[in-house]
Amino acid sequence: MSPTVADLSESALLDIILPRLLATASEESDVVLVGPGDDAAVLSVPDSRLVISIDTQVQDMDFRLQWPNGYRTTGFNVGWKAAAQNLSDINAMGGRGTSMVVSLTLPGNTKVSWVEDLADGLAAAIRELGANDCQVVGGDLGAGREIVVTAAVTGSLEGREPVLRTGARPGDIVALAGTVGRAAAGLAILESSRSMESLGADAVELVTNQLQPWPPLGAGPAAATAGATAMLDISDGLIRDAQRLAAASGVTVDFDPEALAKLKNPLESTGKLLGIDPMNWVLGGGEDHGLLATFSQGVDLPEQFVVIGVVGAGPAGVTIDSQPPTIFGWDHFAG
Ligand SMILES: Nc1ncnc2c1ncn2[C@@H]1O[C@H](COP(=O)(O)OP(=O)(O)O)[C@@H](O)[C@H]1O
Ligand SMILES: Cc1ncc(C[n+]2csc(CCOP(=O)(O)OP(=O)(O)O)c2C)c(N)n1
Ligand SMILES: [Mg+2]
Repeated sequence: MSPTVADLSESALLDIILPRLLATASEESDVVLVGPGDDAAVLSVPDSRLVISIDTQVQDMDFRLQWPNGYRTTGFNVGWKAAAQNLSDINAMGGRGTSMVVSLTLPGNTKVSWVEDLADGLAAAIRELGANDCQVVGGDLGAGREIVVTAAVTGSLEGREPVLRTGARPGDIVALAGTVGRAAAGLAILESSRSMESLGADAVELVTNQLQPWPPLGAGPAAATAGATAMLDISDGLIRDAQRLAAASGVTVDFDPEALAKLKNPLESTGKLLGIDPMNWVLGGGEDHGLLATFSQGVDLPEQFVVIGVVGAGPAGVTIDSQPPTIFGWDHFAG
């Protein structure tokens, strides 16, 4: 039998995880003054302002160890997603990640190899998503009845102003960086009876988008530099998150149906496979962690963004071709 975390002491488990997380460490960092190993980390903040955010994944709420289609979530998947969803919130402010702390709650029967994988996934996401200045500087370990992974991240604005949800103005264009609907399509596959082996390459990629989302890091700072008036990342679905931006700015966000249809096209075949209209995923699916941003008309749009709508004077809310939407998105408590 492969060892479980109950076979190890806390410090023995730490000795296994820490070197893997420290794969994110860089000798030249001017941010991390004291890294893992003491009671707390110490960071320098060259910009004088710190961006900070936190996100949690809970077993059976945010991932399943085994899905209805038979797929077993790896530690790598969960570690990757923890880093990605946290770095996305920094991206959405126009910042770049600088440090991360990670808290792991693990049942005693969790395999040590699964936790090693988790540490590897976390470090891989930080590196591969391009958060080159971000290091894991600490965390916490504890036992519990189910797996809970919480990461908190700090970021730097590198001298730029943060891009808030409040600044959209009538006449602005509405633009998207990254994808929408892909993680939700992947979730629908995982929750179906279609085994991974039965899927084509396109559908497998959608499952990967759910398990290991790819937020367009870099697009946030680029949007800030280009003068984005408002921005947020899409974690709970295009409509729901656009409603947040619209409410914060006191404007109407009106989506262009032709642009939405283009976003739906790559999801058509999986929609057919599962008997689901893929527009549900485009409008209501969260977890791709793309960016929704508004810009003044005539601005030089950063290359990662495509225009998908316009900002109107109000009332505050979201419309599609001036009509109210019928699909809303994810809410932890309302379902
Ligand atoms: N338990 C909490 N205590 C204080 N603030 C919270 C709590 N949960 C969420 N918030 C704040 O509410 C806002 C919306 O949260 P959330 O929907 O999780 O943001 P996001 O979708 O960007 O991750 C954020 O500014 C977040 O910091
Ligand atoms: C088992 C399972 N059920 C449902 C979902 C779908 N889901 C879980 S959380 C979420 C929304 C985004 O997560 P959240 O923690 O609210 O991110 P935040 O908005 O705080 O960035 C979605 C669509 C999932 N990933 N796994
Ligand atoms: Mg966010």
